[in-house]
Amino acid sequence: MERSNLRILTETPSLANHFVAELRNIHVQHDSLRFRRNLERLGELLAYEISKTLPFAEQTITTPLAETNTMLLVEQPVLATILRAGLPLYQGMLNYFDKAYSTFVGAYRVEEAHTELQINMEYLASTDLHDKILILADPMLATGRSLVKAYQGMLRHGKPMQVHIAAAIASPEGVAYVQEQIPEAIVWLGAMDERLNENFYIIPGLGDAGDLAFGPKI
Ligand SMILES: O=P(O)(O)OC[C@H]1O[C@H](OP(=O)(O)OP(=O)(O)O)[C@H](O)[C@@H]1O
Ligand SMILES: O=c1cc[nH]c(=O)[nH]1
Ligand SMILES: [Mg+2]
Repeated sequence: MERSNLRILTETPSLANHFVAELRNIHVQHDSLRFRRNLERLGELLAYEISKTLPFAEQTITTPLAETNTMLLVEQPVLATILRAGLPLYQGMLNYFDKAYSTFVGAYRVEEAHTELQINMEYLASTDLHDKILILADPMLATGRSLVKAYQGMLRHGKPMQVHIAAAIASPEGVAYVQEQIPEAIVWLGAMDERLNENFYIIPGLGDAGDLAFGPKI
């Protein structure tokens, strides 16, 4: 795993630690409204941290009393996410990058213990990605297969100039796979966990993010 393009919010004590702790806590995470809202709050913090690395330029603003100069984003990024579980994290990012265009990917893991994980990708609706700053948000970076498959599909809609991948919780194996497949990406995490289990779930992790946010899939 390469550390130079990796940023982990909970390595520094901040409110991010509280949001991740509540997401994981079995006594809190059953409150689905709070679970979604904590993913959204983490998305807001990740968006703020990413914004510090984006291009800004000085612009003049007119107040009712005078003119003043300030640094503003040169362009909004494109925000992309993977349905379902990505929605609350994405919404937090959209709260801050409030004029961003969006790309949606429908994908889910077909989980069979001890065998190679399959990702079904059945839907992709994208804005033009050519030369854009792309932020791809998905709360759980487990094996990294969903993110890489989504990104490869998105490349049909243009090659971004810059790629940021944002997740609430990741495994070291998943981050290494994403870095190998998308070496140009900067990876932003709420937390880095220990490992994957035999069902490719993150340990300690938080369980199934999509089910906790939206209910069990049948
Ligand atoms: O890194 P990976 O091993 O690919 O796993 C991560 C994926 O798993 C979850 O989605 P899931 O397949 O559970 O679909 P859901 O959002 O419908 O719950 C999660 O939101 C990621 O998209
Ligand atoms: O730990 C995991 C892995 C994939 N998807 C989840 O929601 N949790
Ligand atoms: Mg799920």
